[in-house]
Order: sequence, then C-alpha cells, then structure tokens
Amino acid sequence: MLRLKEIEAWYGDRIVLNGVSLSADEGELMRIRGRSGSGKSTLLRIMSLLQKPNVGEVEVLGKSAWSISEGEREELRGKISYIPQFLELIENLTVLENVQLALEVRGIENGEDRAREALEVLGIRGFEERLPRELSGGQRQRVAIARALVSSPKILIADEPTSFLDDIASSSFYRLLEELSSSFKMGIIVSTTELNLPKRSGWREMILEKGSLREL
Ligand SMILES: Nc1ncnc2c1ncn2[C@@H]1O[C@H](COP(=O)(O)OP(=O)(O)OP(=O)(O)O)[C@@H](O)[C@H]1O
Repeated sequence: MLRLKEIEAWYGDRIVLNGVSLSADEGELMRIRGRSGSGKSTLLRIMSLLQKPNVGEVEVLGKSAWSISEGEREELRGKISYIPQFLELIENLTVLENVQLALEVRGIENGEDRAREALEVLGIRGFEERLPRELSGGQRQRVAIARALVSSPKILIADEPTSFLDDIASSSFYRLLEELSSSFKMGIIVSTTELNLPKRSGWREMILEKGSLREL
C-alpha cells in the first residue's frame, strides 16, 4: 500500500529524516511515536504526498509517486486522506457543508447523502447544521475524520489525532479507527508524542528518533 525507501528530509542545514524506510501493507494499522520536533509531521506529509522528500522514493499503491506526472500524482493523492495536527475545519461553513466540501473539491456533486452518512458513521448525527465553534474538541475531531472518510480513501493518515482527547475518549477513538479500518479495508497511520503508551493489539508500533524509524 505504501513504501518509503531511504527517505531523507531537511530544512536548511537541519536534517529531520535520515534514511527512513518502511513498507505498510493494505489495511494495516500503524502508530508512529516520536518526541515533539522529531519529524513526525514531516514524515506524515511525505506519506500523504504533500511534501516531496529531498532524497528517496515514495511508492503509493504500486506507483513511484514522484516519478509520475502531476496529474497521476493528484489521482494518487485522492486515495489518501490526511488529517493535519491542527484541525482545519472551515469556521463559517456548517458541519455538513465542511464534509460535503471534501467531495466537491474532488469534483463530486450532490454529495449530501454521502456526507450525512459519513457523519452518522462517526456518531455525530444531529450536529449537521452547527458551526464548528459550537462543537467540543472531540466532536470537531470526528467531523474532521468524517470529512477525511467521505471520499473513501485507501489510506487515512492522521497527525496526532488524540492530542486533544482524554484517556477514555482516546481509547474510544482508537476503537473507532479499528472499526473503520475493518469495515472499509482502509490502512491507517497515526502519530503521537506519547512515547510510553502501552502497545495496542492489532497495531504496528514504530518510533521515530534521531531521524530514523524503527519498530518498537
Ligand atoms: N517548513 C519548515 N521550515 C523549517 N523548519 C521546519 C519546517 N517544518 C518543520 N521544521 C523543523 O523540522 C523539525 C521537525 O518538525 P516536524 O513538524 O516534522 O516535527 P514533529 O515531530 O511533527 O513535531 P510536533 O510533535 O511538535 O508537531 C523541527 O525542528 C521543526 O522546527
């Protein structure tokens, strides 16, 4: 589903990723731990094809993503949903409109039914007409996931999705991801700064340290 080969990334003279290789299978659940500033967001943006690595190869669904045309790359990007660390809901659109927009930008018209269904899957029925500021942090998170899911991606990548959640909410959030992954055969990759979390069954646990990624 996703392969990284000897990825290097740097900003100016600061090397952030230094030879990261990884192979994630279809439908795999993966959690990447790393301290703040270790390069998790850089790695996740590279996986989502939002950032080109300085060195190395990114292969998504069998295609080498930076050796193909921009049009083909755009098509690949359409199969990956990325949820950034700071949720970017559009504040003057309703919850429903926020989710529908994800379909519209992909050229899918009249996506209201699909958007409502995605909100229902995420357990936020009844909030469709609210504005994002009228939601709790956890509810905003769910809207962001609904928006990421509505386009039926093969891969969902979420940057520190549990950073605003308490332990109970965080654990039900992981259960939700597990259900979504098995219902939709979707690979999921999340990052966290919590280095000492207990391992979670069904998840491949990795740690990003000093520019290298290794299995825990
Ligand atoms: N656009 C940029 N220009 C310059 N330096 C950057 C840029 N983006 C990230 N960095 C630097 O690269 C390093 C890794 O940043 P990154 O955001 O990938 O880490 P992170 O592990 O996601 O951190 P956090 O958990 O705090 O979000 C940091 O030292 C950061 O300051």
